[in-house]
Amino acid sequence: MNWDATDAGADADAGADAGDRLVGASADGEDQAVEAALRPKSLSEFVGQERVREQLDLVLRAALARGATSDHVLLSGAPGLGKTTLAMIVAAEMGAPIRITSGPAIQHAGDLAAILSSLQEGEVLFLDEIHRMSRPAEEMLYMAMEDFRVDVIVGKGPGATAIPLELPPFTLVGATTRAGLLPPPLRDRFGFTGHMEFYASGELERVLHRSAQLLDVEIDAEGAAEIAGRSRGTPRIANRLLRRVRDYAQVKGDGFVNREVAAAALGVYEVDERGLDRLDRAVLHALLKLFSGGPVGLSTLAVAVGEERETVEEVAEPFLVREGLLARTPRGRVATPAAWAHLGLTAPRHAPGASGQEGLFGA
Ligand SMILES: Nc1ncnc2c1ncn2[C@@H]1O[C@H](COP(=O)(O)OP(=O)(O)OP(=O)(O)O)[C@@H](O)[C@H]1O
Repeated sequence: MNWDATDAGADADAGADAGDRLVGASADGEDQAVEAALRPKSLSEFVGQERVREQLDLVLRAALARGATSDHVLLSGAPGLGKTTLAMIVAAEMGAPIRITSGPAIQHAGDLAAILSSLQEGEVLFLDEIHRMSRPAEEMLYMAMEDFRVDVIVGKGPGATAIPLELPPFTLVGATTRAGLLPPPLRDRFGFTGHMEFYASGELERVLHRSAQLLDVEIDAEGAAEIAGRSRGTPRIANRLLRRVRDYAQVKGDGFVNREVAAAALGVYEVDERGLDRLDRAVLHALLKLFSGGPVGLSTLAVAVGEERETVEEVAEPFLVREGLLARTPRGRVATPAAWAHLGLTAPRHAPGASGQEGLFGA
């Protein structure tokens, strides 16, 4: 039985997110097209993440005052929380161009050397999913970050020679959903590390009002609150839900989004008041109704909902754990008291979720 404490914060990390999920945190094609238009362009426009914003502001302003390039910046946090947006803001605030690439795109050290050697002085290099870079490229990056220099290897075998290549000073902004996977020598070379948290509902409401204005959608405070509550703490999901609600408002109403319209629209898409979708609820339902709240093994639970084990573990569970609806215990998956309440069911007296049985949620 697999019950390791996977980082519940890294909700559906790369690859595991079922692409067609309205509440999936990874970007789909439509998101990518719209997101460029919705991205805040300056630190002052960027909503929430107060601590990261304030610290980054100091780092950038100090660099500007010294007339130097900024220290390298590492941003960690779940998908859709604004890491790419912040990287673009770093470049904008420094008045510098930005080059965007990602760890999986750099498989050979030569790929990285080509990018680094073509950077302009002061340019920001954004390296998304930096934890997925190949080892040789990673090692080349150490020297580039520290000394603005790389050794380009020419030839093969015993005759190979290293030709040192000077680089212009640049700022690396690395992004990762898994800071823990970064080797310490790489982590240590960043002058500033910002950890992005999930957003509070009030912050998502501000994101929604801002996006609604840019998308020309009329929305009131309660409409925004209704969408925010279902957005799983993630601006990307909030913006996506807003677009679906807008469609509904246009087709079924006069385009105006209030609480009723938002709730009805998201009801059609089976996203409930807490942001659970059909799959999340199916998992909870099986756990409660078929297994009296558990403990039950992951594979059994997956069979019960007709999904792959990985889908349940990586797509549905992280959010259920984060929401305190499901616990991974040494004996298997267990529903919490909140799970029974959320589905409007009463826990049998000896179920782990029944009152007085909370002590079962150990480990
Ligand atoms: N703080 C914020 N204020 C306003 N909008 C935001 C904020 N953070 C993110 N967004 C919006 O959410 C969307 C997703 O953000 P972004 O692409 O920066 O996330 P990410 O963390 O880089 O995701 P990934 O890890 O998948 O690359 C963008 O459209 C952006 O406009």
